Amino acid sequence: MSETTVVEAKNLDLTFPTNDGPVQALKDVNLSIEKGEFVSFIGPSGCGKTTFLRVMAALETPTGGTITVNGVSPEEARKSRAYGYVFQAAGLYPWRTIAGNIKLPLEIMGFSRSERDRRVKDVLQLVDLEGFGGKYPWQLSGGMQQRASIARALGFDADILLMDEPFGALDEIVRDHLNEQLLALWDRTGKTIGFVTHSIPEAVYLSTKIVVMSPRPGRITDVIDSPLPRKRPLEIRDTPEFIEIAHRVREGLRAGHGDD
Ligand SMILES: Nc1ncnc2c1ncn2[C@@H]1O[C@H](COP(=O)(O)OP(=O)(O)OP(=O)(O)O)[C@@H](O)[C@H]1O
Repeated sequence: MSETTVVEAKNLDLTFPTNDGPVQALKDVNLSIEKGEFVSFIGPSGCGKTTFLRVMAALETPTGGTITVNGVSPEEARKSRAYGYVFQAAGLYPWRTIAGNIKLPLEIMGFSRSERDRRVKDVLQLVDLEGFGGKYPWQLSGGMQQRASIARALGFDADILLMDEPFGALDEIVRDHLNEQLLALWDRTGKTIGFVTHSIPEAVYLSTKIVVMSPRPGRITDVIDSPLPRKRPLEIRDTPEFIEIAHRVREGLRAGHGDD
């Protein structure tokens, strides 16, 4: 493990006890994530993508193996506010304005009023929502709500951003635009991002590392370190390099299905 290693998972297992017997959500997962990487997790429904993200965020406890985040346990990393979490649905409180939603975790963490205001202004600018702080969630489009939810996760300036299919419910044009914006934000802030998706083009476009997973039990079938440059216009999706990586992801997904 080097000094720049953010996540180190070794032989990670997680089995949920259920009424129908144990469900093994993760099996022998080994993965390291370096600082500043953009890592996508892709795989069919139920392969353990969300579970892995939740383990990183100390929302689930593994039943075997080890995991460190910033060199400490996920619980300790959470206490030191190492990460922000963006969920599938924006999850904004409808009775609070956008600024009010972003401020909520900051209030809980005890930031002063002036510091909260400063941070809200900064993060709204980061996600291109200046001027929308006073609006209510229902006054914003789905894509804008998702950006507000990202702003909320950025509010306490965590080094790691965990995103669970944040754009899954949006149409393709909006999604393309948000993907571009997210890459620009990642480039500007140097954050480490863990991102769950079902979309091969989204994973290839965004990531420096693509983790391909297979279901029953959730295992990693391939880890692809992307050769694409950091700065990526959307048109990069038409290049042979892009198509080749997408092909490898597809092969990995297919291989994972082989032993069904
Ligand atoms: N709290 C839980 N109790 C019991 N089983 C669970 C629990 N959470 C997840 N599982 C099971 O663990 C497996 C992995 O679930 P997980 O949500 O991580 O998959 P996923 O790859 O994120 O799926 P999706 O793409 O549909 O969101 C599934 O079989 C799921 O039913």
